[in-house]
Formats: sequence, structure tokens, C-alpha cells
Amino acid sequence: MILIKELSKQFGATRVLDHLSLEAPSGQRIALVGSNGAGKTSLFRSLLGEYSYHGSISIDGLDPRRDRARLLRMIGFVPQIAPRLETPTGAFIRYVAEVSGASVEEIEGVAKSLGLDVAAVRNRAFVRLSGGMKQKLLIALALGRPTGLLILDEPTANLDPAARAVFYDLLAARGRHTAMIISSHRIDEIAPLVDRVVELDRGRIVLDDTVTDAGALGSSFLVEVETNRVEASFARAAGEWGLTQFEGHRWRGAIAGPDRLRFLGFVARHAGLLSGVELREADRESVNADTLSA
Ligand SMILES: Nc1ncnc2c1ncn2[C@@H]1O[C@H](COP(=O)(O)OP(=O)(O)OP(=O)(O)O)[C@@H](O)[C@H]1O
Repeated sequence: MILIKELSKQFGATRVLDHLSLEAPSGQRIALVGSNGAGKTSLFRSLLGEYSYHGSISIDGLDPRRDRARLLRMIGFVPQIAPRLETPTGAFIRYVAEVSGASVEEIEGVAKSLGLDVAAVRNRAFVRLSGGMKQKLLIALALGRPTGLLILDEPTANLDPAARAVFYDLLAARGRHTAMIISSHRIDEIAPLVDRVVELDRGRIVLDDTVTDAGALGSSFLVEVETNRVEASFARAAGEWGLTQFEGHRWRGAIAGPDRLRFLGFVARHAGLLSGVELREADRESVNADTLSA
């Protein structure tokens, strides 16, 4: 469904996407991760036809630059930064519903499930909503329409925990025919939803991990983590992951295959503490032997 070949984007002398190639079949759910400035938003803006670029992009056979209007009707997009629209919220919803073939009721229903009562803000300019309200409405506009592709750029950054939980439930409930690309700094939250993790660094793909059922579900991983000091919060969390402490600052244990991305999210959140991480696929016997010897 998505075919990106040798995509490069430059702002002045700065190259922000660097010969990036990616192929995503229909219905795939991808987490796009990477540090600030890695190029995630630039990739999204290119997919949406907003940026010119070198290389080629095809989404369901459409070219984002040439077929932009058609493509935008097909894609549910949640931007990282809300547009500064003076349009009243109610009129904004009606406009999006009309161009995307959605129903206003459906959009407002999604907004309501996220905790946003549209009736109370219908006449308020979109730009005057709070950050969280804007994000809830943008999510409702993306999810409350018929679409086979969702592009979600840090969609939960401004959401309270209750709305975040509802949002993830809504995504999980979408049928397998909806493809998604979600950028987030919270890989632990999105890992259970996706079947592929793509990491960008300086405009290049540095990790591309497909979680296949066959590969991940039955497998186990031996992990060993070394920290540069002992910290109570890390020790507690490591204990919850079933890791055992040994030789002072080192922990080891076994992680089930489907948990490996969530585990990496846990490790990433303690990056400042780490001096070494090892994750090794293992068969059941060696997991038992290693865990016992720990
Ligand atoms: N319009 C622009 N003009 C100049 N440089 C830009 C522009 N937009 C983005 N950049 C630069 O492109 C690089 C990639 O930015 P981008 O927003 O794609 O990163 P990101 O991975 O989404 O980061 P974040 O996690 O902080 O949102 C950064 O160095 C940024 O400064």
C-alpha cells in the first residue's frame, strides 16, 4: 500500500530525510520512533504531499504531490501541532465531514468518548480550544471518518491519561484493514498496537523490526542490563519485569517474545542509567538454564 523509494528532503543545506526507502503492505501498523529532529514529521508531511522531495512515494498507487486532494480524502491525519484555525469548531467539523464523506454525528461521538463535549464548544474558534481539546477533536476528525490509512503524529502528547486509554482502545478496535503509522516517544504505550517498529535517526531508517506472529509469539529473549548506579525506581521496575540483580549493578532474566518491544520501551526510559544492554533470542531450555543460574 505504501511504497517509498530513496526519499530525500532538504531544508537549505540540512538534509532531514536521507535516501529513505520503506514498503508497507496494506493494513500494517507501524510505530515510527526516533529522537527529536530525527525526521518523523518530515516523513509524514512528505507522505501527505505537503513537502516537495526527491525520490518517490506511492500510496495505493497515488502520488502525494500529483494526487494530493484525492489522497487527503483517504487519510485520517492527526498533526503534532494543531493548525491555528479561527473557524468555529462546529463549522470545522462540518467541513471535514463533508470533504471526507464522514458523518458529523460519528465525529462528535468519537470526540465524546474521548471526553470532549462538542456541543459546549461548537461556536468557539478552534484556535481558542485548550491544547488537549484540540487534540481530542483532531483525533475525532481522523478516526470518525472512513479511512484505510491513519497517520498519527504524536497523537497523545496533550491527552490526559483517561483520554489516552480511550484513544488506544479506539485504535485497537479498528479492523485489520486500517493501516497506521504512529509516531510517539512512548513506545511502551504503542508497542502492543503495532506489528512493526521503524526507528529514524537523522533522516535514515536505523531499525526496522517486524513483529511476526510466528517469530515473536513463541520465542523468548535472555536479557542482561547493566546500569552505572543503583536507583530504586529502576530496581523496582526491573523486579516487576522478573529480572534478578547480580554483581551489584547488573540485572538478568528472560522476556517473552511478544513483550520485547514493551521491554525495550522500559529500557529506553532509563537510557541515562544504562551502561549496557543485551537481548538475545533463546530457546526454552537455555532460558531456564540461564534464569536458574541467575
Ligand atoms: N520547515 C522547516 N524548515 C527548516 N528545517 C526544518 C523544517 N521542518 C523541519 N526542519 C528540520 O528537520 C529536522 C527534522 O524535523 P522533524 O520535525 O521531521 O523531526 P521529528 O522526528 O518529527 O522530531 P520531534 O520528535 O521533535 O517531533 C529537524 O532538524 C528540523 O529542525
